[in-house]
Amino acid sequence: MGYLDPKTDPALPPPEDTRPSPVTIRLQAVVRAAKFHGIDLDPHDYRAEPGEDVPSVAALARWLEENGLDARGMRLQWSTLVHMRDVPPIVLMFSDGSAGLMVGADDVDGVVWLIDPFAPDGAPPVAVDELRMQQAWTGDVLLVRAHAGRNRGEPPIDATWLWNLVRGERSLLRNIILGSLVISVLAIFPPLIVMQVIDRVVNYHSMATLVSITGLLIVMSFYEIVLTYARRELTLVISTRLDTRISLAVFDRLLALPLEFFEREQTGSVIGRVSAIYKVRQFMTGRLLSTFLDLFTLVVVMPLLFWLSPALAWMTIAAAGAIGLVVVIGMAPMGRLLTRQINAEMTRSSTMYETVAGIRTIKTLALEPTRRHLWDERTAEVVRATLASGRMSNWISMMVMPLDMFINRGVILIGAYLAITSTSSGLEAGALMAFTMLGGRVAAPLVGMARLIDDINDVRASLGEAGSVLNRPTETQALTSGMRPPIHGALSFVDVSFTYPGAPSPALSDITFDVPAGTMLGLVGRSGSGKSTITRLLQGVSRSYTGFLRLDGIDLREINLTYLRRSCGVVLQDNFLFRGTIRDNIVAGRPGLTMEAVVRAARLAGAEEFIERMPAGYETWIEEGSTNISGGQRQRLAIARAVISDPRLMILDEATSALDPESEALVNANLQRLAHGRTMVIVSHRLSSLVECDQICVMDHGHVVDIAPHAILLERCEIYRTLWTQQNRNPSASGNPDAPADGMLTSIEEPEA
Ligand SMILES: Nc1ncnc2c1ncn2[C@@H]1O[C@H](COP(=O)(O)OP(=O)(O)OP(=O)(O)O)[C@@H](O)[C@H]1O
Repeated sequence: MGYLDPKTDPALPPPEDTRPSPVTIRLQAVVRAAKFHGIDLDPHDYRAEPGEDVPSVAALARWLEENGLDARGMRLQWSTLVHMRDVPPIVLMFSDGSAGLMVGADDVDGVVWLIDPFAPDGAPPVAVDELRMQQAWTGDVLLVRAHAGRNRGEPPIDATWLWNLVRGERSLLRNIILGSLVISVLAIFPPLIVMQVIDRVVNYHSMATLVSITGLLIVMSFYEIVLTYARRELTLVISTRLDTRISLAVFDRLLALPLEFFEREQTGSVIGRVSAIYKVRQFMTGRLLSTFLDLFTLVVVMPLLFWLSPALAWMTIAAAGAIGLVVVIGMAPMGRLLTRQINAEMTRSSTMYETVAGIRTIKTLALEPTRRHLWDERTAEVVRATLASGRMSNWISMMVMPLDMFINRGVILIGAYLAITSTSSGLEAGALMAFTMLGGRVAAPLVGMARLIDDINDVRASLGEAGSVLNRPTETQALTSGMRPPIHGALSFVDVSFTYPGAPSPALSDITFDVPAGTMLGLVGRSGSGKSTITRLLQGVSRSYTGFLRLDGIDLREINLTYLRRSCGVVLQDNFLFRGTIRDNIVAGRPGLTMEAVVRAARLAGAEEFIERMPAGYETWIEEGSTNISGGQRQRLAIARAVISDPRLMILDEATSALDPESEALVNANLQRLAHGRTMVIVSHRLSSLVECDQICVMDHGHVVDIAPHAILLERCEIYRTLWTQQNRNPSASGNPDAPADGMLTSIEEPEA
């Protein structure tokens, strides 16, 4: 095996423009390293950090971690690298922004073995010596490992998870703690100085002492101001960082939940429960951190209080202990009331979401009074629950207040009494003053701690709520692992049965049929016969079926879910268009698509003509709920969105059912063009849309009754013939059962010019 020539050898950075961009190579090297551990990544899924041109080692490590791998970026010397013999592939960062994949090292010969990230599997590695490596390598590496000893399930979002997040900010926290410690120490001096002023300056009229004390005070105040500023700044940084991490993790987890979950749960309740995590975030970056920092004051001030007057210090501690006791006793009932309050708020917010989402139906059916009544009831419950928990919290505060007052005011009176009556107490006016000033500093953190315990209940309840959504099984494993075979579109169902969770009877029973690649399959049957369920299985929405469902001979469950869904164009009866331009909606955020591709997709979907008639063309803004375009136009845009990535498999589930006959005819007219070179699965109630299909599968009660082309079914399938006759019963028809009814145009008509 020859040594590398950096000009021609592919394992070194790209010498020519014909190679992919350095960033693409770097991502591909990471993808290869992940693949070695059985994790399939798609470079398109990598999200660049803001302002990042070249993926950094840290960002890549985070991406790998998110996908269930252990990854660590570090800087190494050549001498270390060359000794790393039996290690999994290591990603080496090159100075041009690309990367290499090291698969071995030989310290005797002084070389490392690299492979080209784009080389086919089994391609031989090439040896690179130190001199050549130093020309390209930055010294940064990314070490990738499979998680040791645990499966790749995500950690649950709970207190430990949050704690680990905080621990990730160790160095910042250390600085904050150090700053707080110094501030706490500085804070004890003013009371001591006041003590000196009273005892020495005032009593002995010493001007010189006053001047030096003033100087000292000014210097210390300056340091305190600077340190407080720094601490606030660091706290701000840590808060925003944690905030960002929580937000990203929560959203990722939400997106990884299976579709089935969202179908079962109310949107409002899901959003309400997930939003509870933000209460936790607020707590962590607000009250928790500040109380934690106040603790330092406590640690520093307490010994000083004992030095000034042990008797008064014990009294202060006793009062503080009593505060703690009150709060602990109140914890359990308070927790129950808070859970009730959160539940009431969630139920109310789901009413709000449901009302806004269903406002058309509500207005059309004049259901406003019913909804208003429901809202009133839910609001009343929120009010009751909030009042109950607020009162309880108020009670606790009430019980705490006298103790707090005792610390702040009572102690000075007792101190004065001690100073007058007992000479052994040694308490002078200055010391008493200092004690009172410092005592106030003790009370604040103690009450803060008591409130903290109070908050912890709230936070625990919120965390539980968020966890009840976010800790459900996700599809992450299916989304990130699995095969990515080239797809041709041959489908095969063998004895596929499927029952929805909790349903009494199966939605599909022993389904067996084949769909050759590039052909059109129509699915017909009565409502509830299982047509949509078949399309759901094809998209990997439900994976708990029995039997075999194969795509090009590969079990569907073996295929990477993201890849499967990207390779599959789906158009439903009601498609959601996002707020944005027509072009944005057709591209739908997929990278690398050009305007030509958008126009081609629009043409294929029969949408080009109406888009061009619009004043702003492809830049026409689509409002929320796509209210400014017609249903037919929306469907054609949805089709364009589905075909833009040129999928080999397309699913149209009642895509034309809600359309008027003219729009339906337009869409159907393009079906043949659309179907060219792809497998189409078309669910339709209107049989006239399916006459051109290569096969039509007739379903009933989850069974396949028959599967054949239109003409044969018409002859031999009773259900099909009945459906056809029902739909084509028309006095003007000439008795020809093949003739479609008025308004039911066949799929071969061309669109209007
Ligand atoms: N998410 C679900 N949970 C439980 N049962 C479901 C779910 N979706 C569908 N079903 C049930 O599964 C069966 C098949 O439903 P499916 O939606 O596949 O029928 P379909 O033929 O597409 O009906 P339609 O033509 O009305 O859309 C029905 O009995 C239905 O009640």
